[in-house]
Amino acid sequence: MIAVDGPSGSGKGTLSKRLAKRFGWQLLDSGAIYRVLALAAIHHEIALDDEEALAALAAHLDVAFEAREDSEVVSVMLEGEDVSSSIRTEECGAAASKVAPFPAVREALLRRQRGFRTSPGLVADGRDMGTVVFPDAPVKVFLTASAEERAQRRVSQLQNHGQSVNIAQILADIKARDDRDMNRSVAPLRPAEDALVLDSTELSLDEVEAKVVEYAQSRLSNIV
Ligand SMILES: Nc1ncnc2c1ncn2[C@@H]1O[C@H](COP(=O)(O)OP(=O)(O)O)[C@@H](O)[C@H]1O
Ligand SMILES: Nc1ccn([C@H]2C[C@H](O)[C@@H](COP(=O)(O)OP(=O)(O)O)O2)c(=O)n1
Repeated sequence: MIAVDGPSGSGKGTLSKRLAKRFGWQLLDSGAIYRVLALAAIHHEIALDDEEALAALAAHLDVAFEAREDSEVVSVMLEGEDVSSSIRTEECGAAASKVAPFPAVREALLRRQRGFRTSPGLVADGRDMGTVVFPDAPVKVFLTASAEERAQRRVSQLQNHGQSVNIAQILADIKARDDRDMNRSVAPLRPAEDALVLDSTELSLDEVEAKVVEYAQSRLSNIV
């Protein structure tokens, strides 16, 4: 099991996908669950600060990750509808980070996330994988990068998807999200004490992957 945590745009999603593919392991994109919850709240007109209603929604959330036959991409389904694209907007990311601080919401999603742990292994990415959800994970990575570099990566990513972007706005959004995710009282974003902390500001994706694979190999006997 490998836990990968870090702020928005640090590269944890891309790294985790690569690791899961490389080792043939299951993947948990925990951020997608928080994003789906935020989207469901908006659909059902639940206020993003209504902890009780959000927790009830989280407990019964009809979310599924479905493999597509024709590609490696996984579809994220909410109540039977494919929401893979609509959960990826910056607005939905911000909404996810607003519903995420409530203890009752996090508690309601805990068991669901732990259920992804299966043989031969799991790569889990998020904010609290190594600290709260899988504290016994034998390999923990905390991936980070400067806010400016992360904003630049987001801009390129959005432009590649044909969206027009405002770099100053993206940087402000990233900083606001960092602030919310790091300063909440429950499961704040921070490295686990036993995590490998990796700053990817000056590293390519291949370099990040190579460092993490080397580290994982030194800690686990069942991977090559
Ligand atoms: N080390 C890196 N160097 C350059 N670009 C990167 C690096 N890591 C990730 N990226 C790119 O940055 C964008 C955001 O990465 P992503 O994996 O979605 O981050 P996160 O899941 O942490 O929000 C993607 O387009 C990804 O290809
Ligand atoms: N384990 C997690 C994962 C995500 N969250 C919250 C906080 C994040 O800002 C949002 C969105 O997370 P996500 O990983 O999808 O966002 P990025 O891809 O890093 O931009 O959800 C969380 O609180 N705990």
